[in-house]
Amino acid sequence: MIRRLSQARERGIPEATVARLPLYLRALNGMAERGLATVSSEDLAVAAGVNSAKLRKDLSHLGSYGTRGVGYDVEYLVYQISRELGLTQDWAVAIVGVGNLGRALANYGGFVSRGFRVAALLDADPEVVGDHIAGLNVEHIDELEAVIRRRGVSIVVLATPAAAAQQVAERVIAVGVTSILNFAPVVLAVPEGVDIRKVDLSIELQILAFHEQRKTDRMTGGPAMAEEWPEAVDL
Ligand SMILES: NC(=O)c1ccc[n+]([C@@H]2O[C@H](COP(=O)([O-])OP(=O)(O)OC[C@H]3O[C@@H](n4cnc5c(N)ncnc54)[C@H](O)[C@@H]3O)[C@@H](O)[C@H]2O)c1
Repeated sequence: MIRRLSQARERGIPEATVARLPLYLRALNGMAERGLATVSSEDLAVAAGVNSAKLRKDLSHLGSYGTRGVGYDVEYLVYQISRELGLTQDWAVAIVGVGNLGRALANYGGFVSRGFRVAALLDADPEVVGDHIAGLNVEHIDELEAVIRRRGVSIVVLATPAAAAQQVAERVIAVGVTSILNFAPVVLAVPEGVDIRKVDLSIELQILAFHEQRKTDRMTGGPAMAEEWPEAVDL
């Protein structure tokens, strides 16, 4: 059975809040590991890199307001956020495209502790099919639909070349998957109701390069100084 993610959306929690919940969760998990029982909104905001008014508003959507003078109960907040994100259940993930990136993702142990189980690896290359990676055999892409159904895959990670991504996406959507994490450098056309998250490290690097250039220009008095470039977009 394929299960749907995103309880948060169904409960009307803003998408921007949903995007920040994993930041709070990561900070809280670190605090729980250090044995912290409670945390103030200010300390949690600093640890998550968010402003504290925004954090309080975000957590109020979960019905969590903390206790005046005490703050939030770390363990309970971990539970509340995990439940909201659907992480209190186990999600089966399939990785399609088992090249450099797909292999690295398959070997990454951190997914399991966060509630994501890599349940299938699929590739089109007969040289790759049959490889044993992280306890799984790579299966042929022809088996895609059957594997998704059999293992109850809810999330598909696309790590194929760009040219193959749209076609793979259409196949997984046709079999009922509505959550795709796309690493391929292509914009996927998908029907309404399908959630696509895109990871593109080169875009992140380009944004850093932009800021780096502005810092350098500021030091040298170059052309990108904010005062001399009033119409500059503030990222
Ligand atoms: N988002 C990012 O930050 C980021 C970073 C690195 C790579 N990438 C992208 O991720 C993708 C994978 O990169 P890589 O370095 O692992 O490439 P790679 O060539 O090593 O691996 C791609 C794999 O996909 C398989 N494949 C090709 N067509 C397929 C299909 N129709 N069905 C299933 N498998 C198929 C190939 O056999 C190969 O094993 C590329 O699109 C690359 O541009 C993105």
